[in-house]
Amino acid sequence: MPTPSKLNKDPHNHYFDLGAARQVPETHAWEGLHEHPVVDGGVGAGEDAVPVVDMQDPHAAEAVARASEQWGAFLLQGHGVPRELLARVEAGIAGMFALPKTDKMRAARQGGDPYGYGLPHIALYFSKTMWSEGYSLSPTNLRPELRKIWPDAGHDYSQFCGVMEEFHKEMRALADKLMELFLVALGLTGPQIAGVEAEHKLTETMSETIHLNWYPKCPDPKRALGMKAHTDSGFFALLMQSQVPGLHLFRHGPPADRWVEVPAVPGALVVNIGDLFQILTNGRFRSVYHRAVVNRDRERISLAYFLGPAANAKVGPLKEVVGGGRPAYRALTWPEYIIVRKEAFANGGADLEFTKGGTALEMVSINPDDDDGMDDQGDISS
Ligand SMILES: C=C1C[C@]23C[C@H]1CC[C@H]2[C@@]12CCC[C@@](C)(C(=O)O1)[C@H]2[C@@H]3C(=O)O
Ligand SMILES: O=C(O)CCC(=O)C(=O)O
Ligand SMILES: [Fe+2]
Repeated sequence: MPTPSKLNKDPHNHYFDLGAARQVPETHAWEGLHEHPVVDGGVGAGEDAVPVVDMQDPHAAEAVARASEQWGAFLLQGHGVPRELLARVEAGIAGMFALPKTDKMRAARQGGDPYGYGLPHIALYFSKTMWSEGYSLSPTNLRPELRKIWPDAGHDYSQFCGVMEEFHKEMRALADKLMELFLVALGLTGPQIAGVEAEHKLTETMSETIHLNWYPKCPDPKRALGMKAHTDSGFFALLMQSQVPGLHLFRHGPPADRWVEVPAVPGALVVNIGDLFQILTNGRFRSVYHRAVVNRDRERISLAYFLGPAANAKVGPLKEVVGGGRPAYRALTWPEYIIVRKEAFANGGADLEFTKGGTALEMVSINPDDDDGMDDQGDISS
């Protein structure tokens, strides 16, 4: 049996048991966490109330449009995923993360692997370590992946795989409906939506990733950070969170730049727009800069279901959205965008609060005075 340190080559993946920690070590103490005030985003918070969209509401598309333009995120209700299933998923995730570190380390993500257990991918860009553990999974490869953690494929394995498969089926169907709702929200007509679907096979070819997050209790939550602020890179993410708030959405002033705490609404999912969706919608729908904080008394679990384009699809502004205007971004694939974002992080210096999520998008935006970009249209753009 190799020692845990040999099982993971990622230098950030310290073999450090967060669950048992009595204090926050320097390696996990972040600077600048309190630069902006944190405000409540619950119903009744006025301007700061996180928008709520009820999918059953006949005016849902308008609500999606407003939220996507102004926030890049919203709480989703009436989505049809049973609350009881969400509870089973959460319990299963909690059980998985509660396994001994040595079990989890068998599934450790190595270097550039997209899938596996460990810290989130962006951890590599920062010198401080987040107060969380993550696990990225391909929903189409669940069983072989989870066998790494449960090699004997016993009861816990079958149960967890079963509940995740049931959940995945629901999420896949919901994601297709949500994509359609987004296209309606963009103002596309029925025939235009059918055209976009026929031409780009958007829903059919979308790639899916499930990312599990576990934020253990933290003895000094003001110094630690669960998930460093970022924008998701894909089209959009559907987020399930435990009944413990922790997700913060960044909002620019006036009155002041601030973090809005998303309330934990039973049964609701959070929808976050990602950078490639901002590109696809020619900047009309904005990606949301967000982070997750930790707390002293309660652990927190979240699951992000990411939807994005197929890896080989070039994503540029939809011509139906650009209309007679100009495309604001050049077309590129998801993997290409990840490389741009890596450069953006490198340019900004690892620990600076520099991006507010914008820099990588700026790097792929087309300067109106530069005619080059006009030729730069690709598969999902023209
Ligand atoms: C499909 C995705 C989306 C990824 C990369 C890959 C698998 C894991 C996702 C996350 C999850 C945690 C935040 C993030 C920023 C990270 O570091 O890993 C996400 C990233 C992205 O949205 O870019
Ligand atoms: O835990 C959360 O609420 C946020 C997680 C997140 O941003 C992510 O997984 O991309
Ligand atoms: Fe995220």
